[in-house]
Amino acid sequence: MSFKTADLYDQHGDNLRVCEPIFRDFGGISHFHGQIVTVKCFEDNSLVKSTLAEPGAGRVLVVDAGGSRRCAMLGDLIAASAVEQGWAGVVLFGCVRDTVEIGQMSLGIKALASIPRKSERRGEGQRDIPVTFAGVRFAPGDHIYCDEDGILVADRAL
Ligand SMILES: O=C([O-])CC(=O)C(=O)O
Repeated sequence: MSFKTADLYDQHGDNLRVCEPIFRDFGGISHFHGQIVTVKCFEDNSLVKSTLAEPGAGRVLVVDAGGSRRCAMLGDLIAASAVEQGWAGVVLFGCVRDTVEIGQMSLGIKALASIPRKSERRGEGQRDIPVTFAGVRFAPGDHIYCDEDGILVADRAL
């Protein structure tokens, strides 16, 4: 599907949620979309790793990491697993690392910032629940549209 978020907004604005512009592109792809899978976790990336090790089928993982800037929830190994499993992208309310490597991968990654420190892995977090950040609610099964201009969320595929 070829789209521009600005054009989608003009056509479907009333039916879209528009994320606050707090994200940067870190992946090798900045234009991606798909059905949403959600994870909520704080400074513990266990569920990010295990979810991105499952078949992605073109979906986008939305991670509410509480906006923490203390550690990275995703790096090159987890991102490589996401590519291998066919995920379209990751939208992360938190940080990444290994930015040179993930910038060359065929994966969309929007996140707040990069930091070298890795996260804990204690097996904590929740999956497949609605999450809210950047002024927007993301529910499992919603559809997300990302490009260089920003991020839109819709209840259904556009
Ligand atoms: O393993 C981690 O926790 C994050 C990371 O560096 C990677 O995905 O390569």
